[in-house]
Amino acid sequence: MPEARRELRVDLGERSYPIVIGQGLLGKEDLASFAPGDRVLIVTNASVAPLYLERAQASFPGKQVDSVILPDGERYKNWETLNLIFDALLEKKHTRKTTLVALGGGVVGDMAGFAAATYQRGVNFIQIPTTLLSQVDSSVGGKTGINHPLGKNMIGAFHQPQAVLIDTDTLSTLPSSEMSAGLAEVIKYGLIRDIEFLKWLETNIDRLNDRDSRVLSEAIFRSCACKADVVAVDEREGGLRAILNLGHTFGHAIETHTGYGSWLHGEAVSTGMLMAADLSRRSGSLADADVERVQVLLERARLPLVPPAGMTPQHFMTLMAVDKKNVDGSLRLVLLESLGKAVVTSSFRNEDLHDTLAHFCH
Ligand SMILES: NC(=O)c1ccc[n+]([C@@H]2O[C@H](COP(=O)([O-])OP(=O)(O)OC[C@H]3O[C@@H](n4cnc5c(N)ncnc54)[C@H](O)[C@@H]3O)[C@@H](O)[C@H]2O)c1
Ligand SMILES: O=C(O)C(=O)C[C@@H](O)[C@H](O)[C@H](O)COP(=O)(O)O
Ligand SMILES: [Zn+2]
Repeated sequence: MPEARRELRVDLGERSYPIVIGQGLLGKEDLASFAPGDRVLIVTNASVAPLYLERAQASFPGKQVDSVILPDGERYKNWETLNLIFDALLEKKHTRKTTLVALGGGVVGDMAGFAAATYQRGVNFIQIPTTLLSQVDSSVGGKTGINHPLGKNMIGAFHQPQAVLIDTDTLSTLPSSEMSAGLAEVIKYGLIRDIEFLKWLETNIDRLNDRDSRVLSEAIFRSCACKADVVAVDEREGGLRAILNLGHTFGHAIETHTGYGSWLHGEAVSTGMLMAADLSRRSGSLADADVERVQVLLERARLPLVPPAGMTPQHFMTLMAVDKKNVDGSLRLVLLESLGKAVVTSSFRNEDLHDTLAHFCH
């Protein structure tokens, strides 16, 4: 029995947009109503296209639908690949009235969104996320961009989509490691803002690993609701939004150090969240038992807990020095005041940070 569609809105004051969550959305005619204009360019990649491009094309009847297929992988989240989108837009003479459609995971979404932010100084776009991670996080909130060899997501723009359309059926083809990577961001929401959700995850993690569709759809809904709330308060990360970066200062350092793609984003965030929990304990806000709870949940979600072999405290310090949250040369980290409550702070002792790094680097 298919689940009913559920809808949330991201409320940005002057405007808002829907997040629609349901089974079998792709291929349904009414997706066209979310795409302004009579032309669409679907941006996808070489792995997703054979699975879902045809159904996505059929979702926009009455519109002229073009597509561009990017190479697959985090290592292609760069200028050269972005240019393939601009090439397609220009070769097919797309105008400011075109809607870009991101069909794929966070890599496709971040790049299609950045192309939409900049093509002819900005066109509309829609997110159709097909990984768990992109359904619970990257498709919502308007952060778009690409990586630089010296730092993750260093070039980008805030550009909100017209709509986020989540077809939970697409998760049936997702590899297990990518499911776990998505669960890292799901667990993040419980840790930063919602202790009840954290407890629910502790109860339901095995069902999530087994891809129970009812439980998965509830996790997606609650994650999107949490992200939509935070983005509504602080669209451009002037304050509160930075809590969504829990684990990311350490995690981005891991992704940059390992050369983008050998560690999945969610895997790096998992390790980073445990490191942040450890530093929170050293800073006096978490108990040993809290850190143990974080570790057990991440472990049960089949996520890594330590950085790659050979990565040293010095590697972390060098890469974390370019983090976008830093102010006036001081490192700012997202720490936990308690389970379910995050804070963005520079007020931690350097010795504690060094002890955390020394404890985790092996
Ligand atoms: N903008 C944001 O707010 C935000 C938030 C979180 C993460 N991100 C970014 O998102 C990226 C990670 O996204 P991701 O985890 O989705 O990775 P991804 O986009 O690389 O997708 C993971 C893999 O799954 C494949 N795939 C996608 N959908 C599939 C499906 N339904 N079935 C089978 N295979 C499928 C992809 O081709 C890829 O190989 C990172 O670049 C990260 O920085 C951005
Ligand atoms: O939406 C946000 O804000 C986030 O921080 C969500 C993160 O999960 C995501 O990985 C984001 O891309 C990180 O942004 P960055 O500004 O630290 O590059
Ligand atoms: Zn993330």
